Amino acid sequence: MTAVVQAEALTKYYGRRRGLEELTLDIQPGEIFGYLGPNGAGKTTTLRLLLDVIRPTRGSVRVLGGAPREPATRARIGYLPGDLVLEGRDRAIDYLRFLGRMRGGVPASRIEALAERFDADLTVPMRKLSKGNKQKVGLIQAFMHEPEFVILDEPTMGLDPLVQQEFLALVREVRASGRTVLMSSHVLAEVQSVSDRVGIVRAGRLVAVENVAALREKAVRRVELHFASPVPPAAFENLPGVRDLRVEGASVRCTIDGRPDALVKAAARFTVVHLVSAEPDLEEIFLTYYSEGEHDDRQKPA
Ligand SMILES: Nc1ncnc2c1ncn2[C@@H]1O[C@H](COP(=O)(O)OP(=O)(O)OP(=O)(O)O)[C@@H](O)[C@H]1O
Repeated sequence: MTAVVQAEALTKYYGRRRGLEELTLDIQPGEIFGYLGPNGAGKTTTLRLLLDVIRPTRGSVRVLGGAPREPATRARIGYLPGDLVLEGRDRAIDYLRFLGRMRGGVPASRIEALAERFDADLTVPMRKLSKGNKQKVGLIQAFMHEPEFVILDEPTMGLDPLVQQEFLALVREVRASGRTVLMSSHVLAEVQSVSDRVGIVRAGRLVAVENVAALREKAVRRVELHFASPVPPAAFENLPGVRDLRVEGASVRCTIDGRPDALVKAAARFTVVHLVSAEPDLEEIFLTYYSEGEHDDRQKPA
């Protein structure tokens, strides 16, 4: 199976300023890849290289098996730029219809269905659209021709929580149909629920690529169990993966490292009346990547 993205030592300098250095990364068909990093890390630079908006200083990249500069490759991609400019008197609906024709014909019903999902107002002139509505127009144009590969630069910026949920649902549908999504963000929480893998970029370098399901399994989780009557502490002591155990009467509180299996089996011997398990906070894990090497020099040595 041909990788959707195949980057090999991909490097971009803006003069002496480092944009991206030695990126080697494969993204597979049907994958949702979250591309994370703080401001100025090199996310936008990477996405622009994939789209031939800018060209590499060194290294190579293939997208959908072809060169980014080939129009045939570009036609199979949907793109939401981070700095989308929508101006002028045209109504958003006319602009989207125009783009649809340019892309070989997009049914009006598909544009309308997306607008409805995102609760987008397409009838006002584009220069009068709010920031959030501009972002919705940007998302509609990225998805409307049902591209094989969708590249989204900070897609959730400016969207209210309900629309964000709708957007994430759409991303899941794209994956279910075997297509691929690459999206950048500086907030892990925004992408962790949909991403299969996340890559962390910092100061121009990819510092980690992690499988989200594996991370979730590794992450520490706080659990509380409440029983119908007091339980013997000994029943919960020395269980694999259970830490910080506190047994008080009919309540058990602890943290779990990895799988909750042993705790669940121990608890099953008693009558459980209430269970609270907090989602593992992956953000904590990622912040350690962000905070390392803050003093990196952003310039190439002279
Ligand atoms: N056109 C340009 N000319 C000069 N330097 C640039 C240019 N574009 C980006 N850079 C620099 O390259 C580095 C990476 O920028 P990039 O925009 O790729 O980061 P980013 O991770 O997308 O950040 P943000 O979240 O702020 O958009 C930064 O130091 C930035 O200042």
